[in-house]
Amino acid sequence: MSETGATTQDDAHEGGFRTDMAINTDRGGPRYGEFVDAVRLFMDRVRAAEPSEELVDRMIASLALMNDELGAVAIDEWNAPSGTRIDLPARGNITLPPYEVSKADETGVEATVRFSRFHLGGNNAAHGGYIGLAFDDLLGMTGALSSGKVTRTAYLTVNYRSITPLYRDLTVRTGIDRIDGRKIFVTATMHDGDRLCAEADGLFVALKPGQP
Ligand SMILES: CC(C)(COP(=O)(O)OP(=O)(O)OC[C@H]1O[C@@H](n2cnc3c(N)ncnc32)[C@H](O)[C@@H]1OP(=O)(O)O)[C@@H](O)C(=O)NCCC(=O)NCCSC(=O)Cc1ccccc1
Repeated sequence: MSETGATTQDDAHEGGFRTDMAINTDRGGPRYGEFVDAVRLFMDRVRAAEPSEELVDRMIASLALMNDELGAVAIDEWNAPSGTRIDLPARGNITLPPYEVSKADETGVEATVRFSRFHLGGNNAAHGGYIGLAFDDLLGMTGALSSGKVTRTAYLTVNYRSITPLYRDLTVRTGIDRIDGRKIFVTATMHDGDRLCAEADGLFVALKPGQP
């Protein structure tokens, strides 16, 4: 059994970045979003803390218990609530910075993203990698909505125009530049109020059936 809950045999990719993910907003129960928020707060606190040796000892013991409990209920990526709870910010996926989508159609997506201490790059500004991550995920959504297919990033260019602050609701807007067969050329901006923090352009390629 791997960390994904799949057996070693199942780990061989059977092909297809699946569109038939078993979306079910009941998985993890009604408090799953609260659980994700608590984990996010924990990651912020870890990033900010200067723990004593004794506190580190206690944390290791507490985490070992939690890791055992969660390890016992690990399942495959297609069914785990993390990433499939579309009722929650960023689909309940702690890998992503938390965002909430206010508009999503074949022309583009509008969302609010909020970075916190966990996403710190330096001097109170967000890490550029997390800004790219937010763009990649929301542009992946844009590619999928515009094509009706699963897409993968072929390239993503990010231009950092001004400091991206933590603890502010930032607006991300994505759009389609042009579509050429399987190629979907997309653009995105991230604003703090009226100020442009970052912008991106990318190519997302619609996958062929069975393509990984
Ligand atoms: C699938 C593909 C991107 C393309 O391969 P194939 O299917 O074999 O197709 P082919 O190579 O024939 O190209 C088709 C057309 O495209 C063109 N073109 C291609 N590349 C470039 C380029 N760089 N630059 C410019 N053009 C390029 C190419 O010339 C051709 O043009 P043509 O038709 O002659 O005019 C493959 O390279 C791959 O898997 N890469 C790794 C992707 C990966 O791991 N990404 C990260 C993880 S995904 C993620 O995180 C996002 C996400 C987030 C959330 C939710 C969902 C998603």
